[in-house]
Amino acid sequence: MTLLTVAGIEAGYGQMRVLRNVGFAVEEGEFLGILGHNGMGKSTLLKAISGDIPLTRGRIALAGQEIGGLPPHRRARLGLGYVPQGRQIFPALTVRENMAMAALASGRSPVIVDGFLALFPRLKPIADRAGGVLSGGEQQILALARCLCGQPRLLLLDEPTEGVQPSIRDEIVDTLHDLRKRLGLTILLVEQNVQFMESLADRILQMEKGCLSAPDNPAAPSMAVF
Ligand SMILES: Nc1ncnc2c1ncn2[C@@H]1O[C@H](COP(=O)(O)OP(=O)(O)OP(=O)(O)O)[C@@H](O)[C@H]1O
Repeated sequence: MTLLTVAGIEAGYGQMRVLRNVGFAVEEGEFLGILGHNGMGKSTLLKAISGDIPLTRGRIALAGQEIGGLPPHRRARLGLGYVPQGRQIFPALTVRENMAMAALASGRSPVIVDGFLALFPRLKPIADRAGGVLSGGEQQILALARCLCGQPRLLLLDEPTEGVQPSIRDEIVDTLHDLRKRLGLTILLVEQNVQFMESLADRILQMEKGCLSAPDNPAAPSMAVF
């Protein structure tokens, strides 16, 4: 089943159009990667899907339901989980409290937190430590764990390896593999790190100046332009 359909979208900031006629689909259970250098529009794409910025053209559907005009919290309730760049955890709250907040915000009971903590061996021993004192890599893992507490159908990840040391990067790769196996997650990840992407994604598209292509993989399905 197609979980996410993005059809001919355009979006940007004020008068500046960043995304140009972007269209693709993500199948349930798939891990789709979008690669691109700095400033090509990867974060803008995730912001448009999550609802942080409005569309000026096109459609977005989640499991067949049109979400392109909904505010971010309604999209989250329908199953969009978004881990933006910069992590945005609550620094004064503990790891456990950060996760409980995410569960509550999506209408779930905080009792689910312990089950999710068990999936993150790096976080379990520091569950009562404040988010703000964690290392950058630990904060990244917390941002991921927190998002999962909302039990999303689709996970949007923005450059989880940015500013993270190589050992933690490897750990994030292992964690994502493990989570996929256990939870059957569907993931859309944007990155500029080719190695990281190749070790995770089922399919990779490239973003250049706000447009998508699949130049390095002729076997990949052609871009649907709706
Ligand atoms: N809030 C904003 N207001 C105005 N312009 C912005 C804003 N955020 C991003 N841009 C511009 O939009 C373009 C695309 O930026 P975007 O952050 O989507 O790129 P990116 O591919 O995610 O890059 P990076 O890997 O550096 O995060 C860039 O020219 C950037 O300067």
